[in-house]
Amino acid sequence: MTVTPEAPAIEAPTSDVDPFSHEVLEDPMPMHEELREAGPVVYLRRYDIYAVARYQEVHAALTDWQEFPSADGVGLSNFRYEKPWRPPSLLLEADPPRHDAPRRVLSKILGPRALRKLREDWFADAEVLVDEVLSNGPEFDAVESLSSVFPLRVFPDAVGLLPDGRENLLPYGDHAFNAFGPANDLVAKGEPRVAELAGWVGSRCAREALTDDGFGAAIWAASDRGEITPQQAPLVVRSLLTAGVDTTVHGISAVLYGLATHPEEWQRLRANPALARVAFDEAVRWESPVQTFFRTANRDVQLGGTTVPDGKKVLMFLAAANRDPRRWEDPDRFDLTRDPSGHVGFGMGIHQCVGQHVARLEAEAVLHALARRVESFEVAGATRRHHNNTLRAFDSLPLRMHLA
Ligand code: HEM
Ligand SMILES: C=Cc1ccc(C(=O)O)cc1
Repeated sequence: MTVTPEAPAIEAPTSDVDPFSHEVLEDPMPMHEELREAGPVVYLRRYDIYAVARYQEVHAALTDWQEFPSADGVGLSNFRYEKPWRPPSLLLEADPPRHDAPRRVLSKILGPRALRKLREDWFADAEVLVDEVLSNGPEFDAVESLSSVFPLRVFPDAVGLLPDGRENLLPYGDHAFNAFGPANDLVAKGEPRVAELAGWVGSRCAREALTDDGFGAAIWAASDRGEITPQQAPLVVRSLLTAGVDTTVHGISAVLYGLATHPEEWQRLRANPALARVAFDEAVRWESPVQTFFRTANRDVQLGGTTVPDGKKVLMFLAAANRDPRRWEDPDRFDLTRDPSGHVGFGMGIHQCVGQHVARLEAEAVLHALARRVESFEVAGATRRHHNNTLRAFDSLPLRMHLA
């Protein structure tokens, strides 16, 4: 291992923590604190990887794609030595120049301007859903009735999926996000259905399986224009189906949880519904529905004073960075008066979430519909976490609403 003489590598502190154990997945905060305080880079002996939990080093690894590329996989599995469980994503698991064209195509299709025509429909759909939910009484499970319903009502239609089989989307995404972690019980849980689910998702990416007016059709049209190839088009559609469902389900749960546990913030939002967008970004910072991603050192790379050897994985704790007191004032507080911009809950740099405007619009629609009807609300019983190697999520979030 060659170390540049002027920067003697600091031996990284070592930790035996298992970030993917059920104990940690239930409540990762103590581990985040431990890793932030241990140093800028911590060697995790259990997996022979290097962890970064402070904002500065997470931001550095996210934005330095040359030293920390994605093409060797953004999970624990190193594609240099291991076969990916599915053909690599042309965005998430690609670096420039291969990453460039698919990213340019999706940026245009999912950009704020392109979404303007969806805004009216999604706001109306959210009003209908919220009316339905509230008509059944003031108490309900927000996961079952709202956050796992609304995205599945609007997003598959926006992609242009045909009606049947949409119940496959959540379990497929759940497995994909588990698969970024180690081959533990969570991955094993998904194995029996992987072939069936991956087969179904793959079949939905074919041109003939898509309506002629959605994001999917727009991706195929980009291949007609030669912006991407026809061989790339289905994989770009697959990116939407993998990244676009579970994330927004858990993102909406996160913002509802933040507002339910901070009633004064709900009053602030009700008084100024335009705060819905800030509320969602603050929730993505505070809860970080996507907790982690990996990168792979492209050579012996200096990070936080430590040399990360060529080929080693770097685990970026986005959630820990989003609550790093070195970057955020009173980081554990869900606060709509804060400016959450700069959070790494959507990543940062060339891979920063290309679907973030879709996610924001979904959350905004739900929050606007609630703000008109609900004076206040609170958690109405025991919440239950949904464990996933990458996602921070609820299986149950019982809420009690007090109508305006
Ligand atoms: C709360 C909701 C969401 C969260 C927290 C989230 C989070 C993220 C993060 C952290 C990344 C960066 C990955 C990396 O740096 O390796 C990312 C990338 C990506 N996201 Fe999202 N996402 C969300 C919603 C969506 C939606 C709705 C879509 C599709 C419509 C989407 C599509 C993608 C794609 C395609 C990438 C890869 C971009 C690239 O590599 O250039 N995401 N997302
Ligand atoms: C943020 C998660 C994510 C998952 C999968 C993909 C993809 O399959 O391209 C992109 C982003």
